[in-house]
Amino acid sequence: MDKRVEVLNECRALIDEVDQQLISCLAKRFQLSKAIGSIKRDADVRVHQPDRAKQVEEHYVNLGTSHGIQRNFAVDLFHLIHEESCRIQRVEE
Ligand SMILES: C=C(O[C@@H]1C=C(C(=O)O)C=C[C@H]1O)C(=O)O
Repeated sequence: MDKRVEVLNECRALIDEVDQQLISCLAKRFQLSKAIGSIKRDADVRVHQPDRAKQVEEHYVNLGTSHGIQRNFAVDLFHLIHEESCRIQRVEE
């Protein structure tokens, strides 16, 4: 096999592994959102906490830029995750 094709396939296998880790980390984060949602429901606290959300967004930006990830991407990623985190917190069981 062409060496480049071999390397391409190795890189793809590594991407598949990293994606598996990403999804597993996201699932863990959403489990925590669920737990927080139930605490907030009991304590009658609002799901969306703008100050905390801003703080976490900044954390994403700082972590992202320290790893060479664009600020806009880090912000968009956090917004997507935050939206799902809030949706999960609103689901009653
Ligand atoms: C998880 C929380 O609820 C919301 C979701 C957040 C998040 O997913 O990072 C942060 C702040 C809140 O808007 C929280 O209050 O900590």
